[in-house]
Formats: sequence, structure tokens, C-alpha cells
Amino acid sequence: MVLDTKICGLKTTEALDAAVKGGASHVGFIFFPKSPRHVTPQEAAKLRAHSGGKAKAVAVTVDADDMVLDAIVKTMQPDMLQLHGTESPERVAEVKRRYRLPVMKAFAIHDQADLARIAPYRGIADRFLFDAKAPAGSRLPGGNGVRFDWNLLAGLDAGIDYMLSGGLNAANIGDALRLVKPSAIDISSGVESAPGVKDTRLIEEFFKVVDATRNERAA
Ligand SMILES: O=C(O)c1ccccc1NCC(=O)[C@H](O)[C@H](O)COP(=O)(O)O
Repeated sequence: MVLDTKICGLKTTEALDAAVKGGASHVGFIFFPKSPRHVTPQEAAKLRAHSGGKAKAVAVTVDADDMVLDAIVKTMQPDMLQLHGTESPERVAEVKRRYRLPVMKAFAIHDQADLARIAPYRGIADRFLFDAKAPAGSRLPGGNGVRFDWNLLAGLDAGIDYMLSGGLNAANIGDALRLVKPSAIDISSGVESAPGVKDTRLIEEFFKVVDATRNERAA
């Protein structure tokens, strides 16, 4: 069974190498100045070039306007855009049209009503990313290392292509994948030693558990 894996919030070639070596299908770069993972389009372009196309490069933005997206797309040439703000279905469609890139729309999930909000985006967004809601007082809409109740996804239409995200780590990814069947998983702070500081040992450890669980799923 194919299980895409995205390591998000990369800032260094060491962490990028560890992600690619572990088998990441996607690597994420954050364009959000308040984040400890923020990179400039130029920094992301260098990292993308370093990866040699071995993983899809995802540009993560939050309610970005065309000017910001133009600079990112032109400089970094991502393979995919992740919209992690309050972008409307119309905005997602417009972004897809303008950049001719696949778009992943992120949603913060706390209850069934949050999942129902994806309906108008179906057929527009290429993939969904289900993350937890930001804790009160957080300055970040993502990368908070908190999980939501995965049971909420149990009744989801099997045709919905989504990345499971939010508070994943080596200790809980096995349980998550035994409970729900996402097409992809996404992790950021679970492989960090401090906010914004990726730890290559934690990345390696995460992939070991993912591979073991993938084999379980295939058996
Ligand atoms: O990671 C950030 O700092 C961030 C900032 C602003 C918008 C999105 C952000 N992250 C998006 C991601 O895809 C994260 O991987 C996702 O939220 C999961 O993070 P974590 O719970 O830390 O694994």
C-alpha cells in the first residue's frame, strides 16, 4: 500500500537529506514569517535544488496573496502548494488556475462540523490535509505538535485523498495508521529537538516506525 510521507518545515540540507534518505515523498517549506520554520523563497530554492527532485517540494502558505505566491513559485518552483489558511474554494480554484500546480488545502479539525467544511472544496483541491486546531495563544496555524481525535476520520468517504497531520511522532504513528487509512502522513514538530530545529535521529526513528507499520498494512 502506498503511503506518502511529508516531512514539513525543513530549513537545512542535513534535515532534508535525512528526510529523503528515510523515504519522504514530499518535503515541506514554510513561508510564514512568524514561524520558527520560515524560509525565504531563495532559501527554499536552494534546498529544493539540493534534494535533486527525489521528493516533491511543497510550498506552505497562509492566506498568501498573488504577489507572495508569484515570488515563491517563480523562485522556488514548488511541485505543490499547501494552503494552510482560510482560503475559500474560489481562491483555491484561482490559485490552481494561476500557477497550474496541484493544491493541498489544509483544515483544522476538532469535530465533525470541521470535517463537513471540506464539502465545497471537493473536486477543487487535489488533496486535503487534516491538522489539529491551533491551541489558544499559538501564533501558528500549523506546526503546533498537537493531535486531534483520529476517530473522527473513521466514517470519512473512502474516496477522499488526505494527509493525516498534527502531533504525529514515532510513538503514535503506528496507532494512528492502525486506526485510520490516510493516503499520506505529515509531520513537523515530532521530528524536532526544539521549535524549528529538525533532529536527523528523530527523522530516522520516525521512518523506521512508518516502514514497520507499512509492512503490517501490506500483510
Ligand atoms: O509548521 C509551521 O510552522 C507552520 C506555520 C504556518 C502554517 C503551517 C505550518 N505547518 C504546516 C504543516 O504542514 C505541519 O507539518 C503540520 O501543521 C503538522 O505540524 P506538527 O503538528 O508540528 O507535526
